[in-house]
Amino acid sequence: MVADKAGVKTKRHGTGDRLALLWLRQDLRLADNQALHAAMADADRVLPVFVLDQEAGGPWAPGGASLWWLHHSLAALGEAYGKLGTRLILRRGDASTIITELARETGADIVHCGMAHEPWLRRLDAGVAASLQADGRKLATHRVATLFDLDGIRSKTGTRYGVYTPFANTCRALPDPEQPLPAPKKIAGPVRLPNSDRLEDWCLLPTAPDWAGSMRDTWTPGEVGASRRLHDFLDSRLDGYGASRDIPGDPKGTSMLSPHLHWGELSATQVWYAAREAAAKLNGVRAGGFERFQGELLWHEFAAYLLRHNPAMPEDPLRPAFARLPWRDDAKGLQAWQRGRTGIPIVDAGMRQLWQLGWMHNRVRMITASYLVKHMLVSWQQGEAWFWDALVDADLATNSASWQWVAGTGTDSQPFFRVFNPVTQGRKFDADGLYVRQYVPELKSLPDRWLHEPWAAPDVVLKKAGIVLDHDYPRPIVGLDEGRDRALKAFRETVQHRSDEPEADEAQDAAE
Ligand SMILES: Cc1cc2nc3c(=O)[nH]c(=O)nc-3n(C[C@H](O)[C@H](O)[C@H](O)COP(=O)(O)OP(=O)(O)OC[C@H]3O[C@@H](n4cnc5c(N)ncnc54)[C@H](O)[C@@H]3O)c2cc1C
Repeated sequence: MVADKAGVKTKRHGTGDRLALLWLRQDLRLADNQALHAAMADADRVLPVFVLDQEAGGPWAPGGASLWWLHHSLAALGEAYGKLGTRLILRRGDASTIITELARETGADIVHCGMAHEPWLRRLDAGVAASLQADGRKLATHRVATLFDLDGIRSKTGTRYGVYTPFANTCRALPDPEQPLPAPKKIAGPVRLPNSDRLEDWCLLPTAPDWAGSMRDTWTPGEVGASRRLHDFLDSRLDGYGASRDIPGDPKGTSMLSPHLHWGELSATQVWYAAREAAAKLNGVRAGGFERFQGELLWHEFAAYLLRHNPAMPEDPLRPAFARLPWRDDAKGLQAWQRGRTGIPIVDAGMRQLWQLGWMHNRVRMITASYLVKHMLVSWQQGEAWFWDALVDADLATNSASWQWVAGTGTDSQPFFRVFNPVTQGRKFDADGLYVRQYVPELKSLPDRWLHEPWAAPDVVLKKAGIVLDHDYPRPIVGLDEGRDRALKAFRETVQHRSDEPEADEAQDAAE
């Protein structure tokens, strides 16, 4: 054994034949990968493997945008592993069978992997652990995605948190997360390489049509792209983050790290420490951005915590009373929302940004989600499913927790009677109209005064801007007052007792 700079004990590699399998899932990185380091400490040789199992996840198998990301991320990771001396093996099919058979074929007596929060992955892990054990082998899981050990976080009275602020306060009082581990410099692979699929044969990229053009221009999936984006953000934008994070038209507003974090191309711990270091360099003068940014990382942590302890969260409301909500069946309206044709400019801009980039600004995610579940009274599960397919950062924990938060059906929700007014939201957070004009160019000549409610603009203004309503741009598919009143009535009738109302949390008041 030798100890590296971070004090991590690893074996000298390539000197013997003991092999460990490293089963990669959402930890597509070399640096700060506890599972990789454990595999290297355990064995002389390491064989990394990624299994594409599109059955085990059921409705939560990766959607179209996620598969696009996955293709590029695996390509980058395969190259990185190749340079270090081993090879990333790709297999497609039933993960449980493939991992068990691969361990048998290579003689690996241990399989290391990252700990998952997704209920389907946890079930899969339990099955793999059992079949490996029946074969005299072992599955070892390691915390690779969260800052803290989520199972250990409880209130003073021993209960689990359902509200963000006390959860975040408890996290902040914990000892710092462990220091990130460095990337290994060399990894010895197996003496005989098992077969691998070719990534191209998985056909994960869209072809007919190829809708990924803007995604290619926006993102660089993989560990190198992730690190570049992190440092670009920290070097030039952390200081202003507190003020600009709510402005969707500000191209420097937020970090855009979410897909990199979801796929584990960066660990939350790496981001946490890098942000702290950058804030220290700012001499504490503008540390407000850091506190706010850290708070967002804790929202991410909180979502994983909620899913871990509420495995039905992606399907069922956390507050059972809300299962009775009389959602509308509105296929035409849902399609208008998905395509960015609702007639509400900030909503349409968000939905078109989502389609083009596979990503949407957080403020606009809240506005578009609220419009769907409140004004349109279409179930949050339908919105969640669309986001799942369209987001490159689609994350089961954060997506479902956020949809329930917006809908008011979670334990930590904004109260149902707060309905975002998309016109007011647009005027407040896109006051200069940069965002709407970028994604809804047919409205670009409308003056700011009318940009967020073109239906109310005088005829002469519309004419001057070259807009004929319902021809160039639709009128709202739901009147804002009508939709709001209908939603409040439906929610009130469902929640008849005050005890059914979600707990209020000051952090969300600030979020409005
Ligand atoms: C309806 C809805 C659905 C969402 N679905 C997802 C999803 O599937 N995947 C996803 O990663 N985020 C989701 N979010 C949360 C949030 O919108 C994104 O994390 C954020 O917009 C990502 O942009 P960023 O990386 O620039 O964030 P930054 O503002 O730079 O924040 C840094 C990191 O903190 C985390 N974070 C930021 N905001 C939140 C938040 N509100 N909740 C939890 N974590 C947060 C993310 O990991 C993010 O990368 C959703 C929000 C809503 C309202």
